[in-house]
Amino acid sequence: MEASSGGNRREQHLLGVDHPGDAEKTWGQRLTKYERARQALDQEFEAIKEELEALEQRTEELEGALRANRSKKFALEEDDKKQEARLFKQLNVYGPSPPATPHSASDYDTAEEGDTPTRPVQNGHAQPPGGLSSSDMDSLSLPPGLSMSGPALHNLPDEVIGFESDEEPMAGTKQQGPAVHELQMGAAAGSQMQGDRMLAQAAASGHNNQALEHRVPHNTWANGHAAGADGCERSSRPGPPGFAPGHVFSPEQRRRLPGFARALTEATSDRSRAKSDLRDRLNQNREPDRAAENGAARPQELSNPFQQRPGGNQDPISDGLPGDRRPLPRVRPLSSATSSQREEVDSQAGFGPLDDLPRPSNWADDGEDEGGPFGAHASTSSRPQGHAELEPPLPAFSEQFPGLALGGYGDPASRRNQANGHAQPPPNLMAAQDFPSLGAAPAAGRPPRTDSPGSALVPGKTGAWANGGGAAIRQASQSLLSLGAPAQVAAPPKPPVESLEIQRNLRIPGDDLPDISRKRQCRSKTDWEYIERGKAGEMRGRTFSAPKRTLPGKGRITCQFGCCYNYAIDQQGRKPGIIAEEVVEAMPPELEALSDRLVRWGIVPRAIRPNSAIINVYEPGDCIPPHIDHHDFVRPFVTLSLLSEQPIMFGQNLIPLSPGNFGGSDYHIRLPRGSCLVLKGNGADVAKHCVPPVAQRRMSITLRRMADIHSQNVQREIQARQEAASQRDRHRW
Ligand SMILES: O=C(O)CCC(=O)C(=O)O
Ligand SMILES: [Fe+2]
Repeated sequence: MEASSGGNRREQHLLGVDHPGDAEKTWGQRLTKYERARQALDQEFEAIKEELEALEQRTEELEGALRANRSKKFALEEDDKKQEARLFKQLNVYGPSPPATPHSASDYDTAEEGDTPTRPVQNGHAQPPGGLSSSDMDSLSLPPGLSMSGPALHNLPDEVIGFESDEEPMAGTKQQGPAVHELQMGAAAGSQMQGDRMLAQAAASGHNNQALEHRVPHNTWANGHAAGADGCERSSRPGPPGFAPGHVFSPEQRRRLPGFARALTEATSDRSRAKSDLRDRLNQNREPDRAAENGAARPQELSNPFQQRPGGNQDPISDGLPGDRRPLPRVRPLSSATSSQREEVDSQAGFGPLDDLPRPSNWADDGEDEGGPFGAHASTSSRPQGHAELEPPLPAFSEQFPGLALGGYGDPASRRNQANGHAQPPPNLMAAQDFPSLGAAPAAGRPPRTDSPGSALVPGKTGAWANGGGAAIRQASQSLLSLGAPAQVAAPPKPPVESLEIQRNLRIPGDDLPDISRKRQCRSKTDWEYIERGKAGEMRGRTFSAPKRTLPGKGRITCQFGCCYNYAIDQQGRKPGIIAEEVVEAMPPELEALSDRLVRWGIVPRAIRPNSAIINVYEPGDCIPPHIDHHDFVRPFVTLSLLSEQPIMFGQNLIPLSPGNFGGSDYHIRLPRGSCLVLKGNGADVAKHCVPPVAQRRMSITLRRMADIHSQNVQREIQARQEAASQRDRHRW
C-alpha cells in the first residue's frame, strides 16, 4: 500500500483520508451531507413561507379591526367636536384657549431700547382668530385674558432663503415673485414692517453663516458601520460553498468537483435569494412591531380614521388619509407666478382680488390700521391691557432709517404713535422720482385712497405696478433699500446687510461672515447637509423621517432637532407631545444662531428663545394636515418659509376632506420665501393650520421653545446617555 503511489497518497492526504479507497466513501459522505443541508434549507424555506402566510392573514384581520375602530373613534370625535363647538358658541367664546399672557415690551431683547421695529408685532395685535371670519368679530366679545393675536408675518430677505432674484430658478420650478418680495422689503406698501425687513434683512441673512463650514466628523454616526466592515475583512478568501475558507483542492478534486460545485452554488444562491425575499416580505409585515421596539412612532395611528401605513412612517404629523388608496394629490397653486405678483401688489394696495383677505398690514400690525378689514373693533378689544397705550412715542421711521424716505407711510413708529394718541406728522409722501423705473403714475384704476396713511402711494390695479413689471419693482425697491443713496440712482447697490448689521449692533458676536460669502452659501443647490445626512441614515433616532414616496402626497421630509414629538398616541401608548426619552440630534449651530437672531431682533422674547426646531421639506404635492402645535411648546413660535411662496390655511374647523384637500378654512395667507410667521394667542391655540399640497418645493423651519419641564427631561435623557457612553468607554480601556 505504501508503495502504491506517491500521487495517490498526496491526494488522500489532501482529501483528509487515511486509506486509498476511502476517497470515494468521503465523496459519498460529502454528497449526503450536502443533500441533508439542501433538505434542511427546504424545510426552513417552507417554515418561513408558512410563518409569512400566517402573518399576512393576521395582519389582514388586525387591519380590518383597526379600520373599524378608527371609524368609530373618528365618528365619536366628530360628535365631540360638534358638541364642543355648540357649547362654545353658546358661551360666546372661541374655545378652550389657555389664557395668553401678553409679553411686555421689556421681555423682548432689543439692540437699543426703542429701536426695535419688530416689537409692535408682538404687542397683542388683533388678528382674526382662528376659525372665525371677519364678520364674526363684531358679534363676539373676548373673555379677559384671551388674546386675539394671531399670525404675524415678518419678511426676511433673499439672503436667508438661498435665492437671489437674479438667480436662475431651480430646475422644475417657476421663479415666483422675487420682485414682489423685494417690493415688500423695500416699499413695504401697507405694512409697518419696513424696519423689520431692513433689520431682518441683516439679521436673517446670517442664519446660515456656518452652514457650509460646519462639518460634523462622519465617524460621529459611524458606529455600526465599523463592525460590519471589520467582519468582512477578517474572512480572507471565501472558498467554494461548504468548504472552509482558504481550502485548496487537488487536481483530481478540481476535475471532479466543478460540476457539483457549480450545481451546489446555484442551488445555494437560489435558495438564499428566495430566503432573503421571504425575509424582506416578512420584515415588511413585521415593521410596525419593530418600529415600536426601536421607539419609532406611528403617528396618527389611533386618531386617524383611514390611515393605513405599513411602513411605520415617523412623520410627526400625517394627513389622516389613506395612503394606499389616495389618488395623486391635487396640486392647487393659488396663483401663478405673474398673477401672484399682481395679487401681491393689489392686496398691498388695499384693493384688488384679495381685498377680502387679511393684507400684510393686518398680519403684521393688525389692529392699528383702522382701514383694514378687521378694523377698529379688533384693534381696541384685543390690545393687551395697559400695554401699547403706555408706550412712549417712538422716533419717526425716517429718523431711524435715514435714506428711506418713507415718512409716515408704513412707518411703525408713526403708526404706533398715532394709535397711542401721539401727534402724527403728515405723511411724507413718495414722489414718482422715488420710483424712477416705474414711470408715470397709473393712468387708470381706482383713485388712490386717502383715508389711510400712505394711501396716496397706492397705484390703481391697472397701473404700472400691477402690470407685472418685475424689473421695475425690483429697481424701485432696491432704490429704497440703498441706505442714504439718492433716490434717483439708476442701479443702486444691493442692501449692505453687513454694515447695517454692524452699525445697528445686531451681529451675533463672532459672526464676521461678509455678505459675499453668505450669498455664495445661499446659492448652493444641494440640500442642506443635515437633510443629506438624514437621507443617508446618519442622524440619530427619529431626527430624520421621510414619507414613503410610493404614497403620493404623503407628508413630507422632517428633521427634528433638540427634541422629537408624537402627534398621536404611539404603539407604546405614549401620548402626543415631546418624547424626552427619544434623543435626537442637538440643534445645529446655524439654527442656534437663527434662534439668537430671532431674540436679538425682538421677534421672540428672550425668555422664549427657541431650543428646538423642525424642518419640513415639501416636495411638490406634499402637505401638512390641519393641526395645532402641541402645548409642550411655548408660544410664540416661529416658522421661517424658504424656497417658494406657498399658502398656509387657518381655521378652527379645518379638516381633511379627501387626500391633500382640506376644508373648513377661514382664511389663508401666503408665506413668501424668507417670511417669518409668528404664531401665538388664538392663532396658535384655537385656529388649526395646515399647508395644502405645495405647487413647488418648499422648506420651512419652525423654531419652538420646549416648556421647561420638557427641556429638563430632554436634558436629563441626554446626560444619562452621555454618562452611559462614557462608562462604556471606560470599560473598553
Ligand atoms: O411648514 C409650515 O409652514 C408649517 C409647519 C408646521 O405647522 C409645523 O411643523 O407644525
Ligand atoms: Fe404647526
